[in-house]
This record gives sequence, structure tokens and C-alpha cells, in this order.
Amino acid sequence: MSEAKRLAGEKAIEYVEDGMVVGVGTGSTVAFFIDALAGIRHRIAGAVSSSEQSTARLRGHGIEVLELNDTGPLSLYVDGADECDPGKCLIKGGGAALTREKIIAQASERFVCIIDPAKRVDVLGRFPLPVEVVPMARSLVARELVALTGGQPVWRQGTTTDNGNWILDVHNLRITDPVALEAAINQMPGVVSVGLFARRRADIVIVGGEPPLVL
Ligand SMILES: O=C[C@H](O)[C@H](O)[C@H](O)COP(=O)(O)O
Repeated sequence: MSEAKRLAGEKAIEYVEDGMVVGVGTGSTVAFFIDALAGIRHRIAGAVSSSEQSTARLRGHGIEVLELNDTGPLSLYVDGADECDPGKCLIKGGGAALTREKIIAQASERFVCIIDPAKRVDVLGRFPLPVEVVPMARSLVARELVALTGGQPVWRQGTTTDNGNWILDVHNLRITDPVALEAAINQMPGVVSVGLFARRRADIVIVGGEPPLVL
């Protein structure tokens, strides 16, 4: 699968224009995009990063990392996903970076999502849905998630997000209305964000392959 990820990451370079500040996601697919971005680093103005992990990789390639508060809206955000449905709604957060990813996606005019073919599903929910919670609200939110979804929240023990919070992964979901579920989970006190990207979904999806498929 890593070959498909590489092909998707490299294809996304076609969306980068001279002088851009590029929004950069997190994960193993994005790592290939960052490595390809290094080849054109002198043509871009810098990057806004969604995680400490991506920041380290960008800086390692000599790419300047800027603060979103200093850049204003971005033209382009490139990120991976854990699942993608036919409407380009996504589950993200397998790497615990969902909150910063969602912020940068929202701040960007165009969201290009890069995936391998295994990430494509008809209905979201086979991949456990990550929810970032303020630590003291973990069991409260877990109970509310059971009541709302009927799924099984599991605490991702040992993981603390870049924002100092915890993750609940909700198993056994079948998400038929992603927009409504995203809104309902966002309303729970203690929820920082949910890894359902439906309100701000992908604009373009690149599925890695030979040749890559652009949806
Ligand atoms: O928090 C992590 C992100 O949402 C990733 O973009 C997602 O988990 C996909 O990661 P990968 O490209 O490693 O499969």
C-alpha cells in the first residue's frame, strides 16, 4: 500500500502553485507529499503544518513552517484520510491530528485528499471514528457517544494529542448521515473535535495507483 500512498502524494504536487503557503496534513501518505514538496521548496512561500510530526519533517527538508494566524486563508490543503465515501466525506484522526487538520482544512480554499485504494468505502464507519476530548470529560463523552450512536467508544490509552487531549475511537458505526453526526458530536461538552470531515469535506480526492485516479 505504501507504493499507492507515494503515487498519491506525488500527484498532489501538481496542485501546488508558485508562491503558495501550503497547508500540510499528517500521516504516512502526507509524508510522501512532504518529501515531494522538498523538491520544489524554493518555489513555495512555506507551509502551515497540522502536527508536530509534519512540522519536523517539513523543517528537516528546509521548508519554512508558518503559523496559520499569520498567513490568513490558504489556497491549498493536502492531507490523507482513514476512510473516504463517494461524497468525499472523510474519517480522519487515526494519527490523532484531527483537530489541527480540521482547522487548516476549514481555512483552505481547496482540500486535496490523498489516499490509497483501501480507504474508499461506500459508507463511513468501518474505521473507528476518532473523537478528541478534554481529559476530564472522557467518560462523560464516552457515555454520550454510546447513547447517540450505539457504537463502542474505546479510549486510545497512551495517546495524548498535540493539544494535550485524549482520543476516544468509536467502533461499530455505520454512518449514513455524516453531516448530522458530525454536528451532534460537536455539540457534546468536552468534545474538542470529531474526525468526521463532512461539513468541510475534500474537494478533490487522489487515489494512488498507476496512474493515480482523481475524483
Ligand atoms: O490523524 C491523522 C490523519 O488524519 C491522517 O491523515 C490519517 O490517519 C491517514 O493517515 P495515513 O496516511 O498514515 O493512512
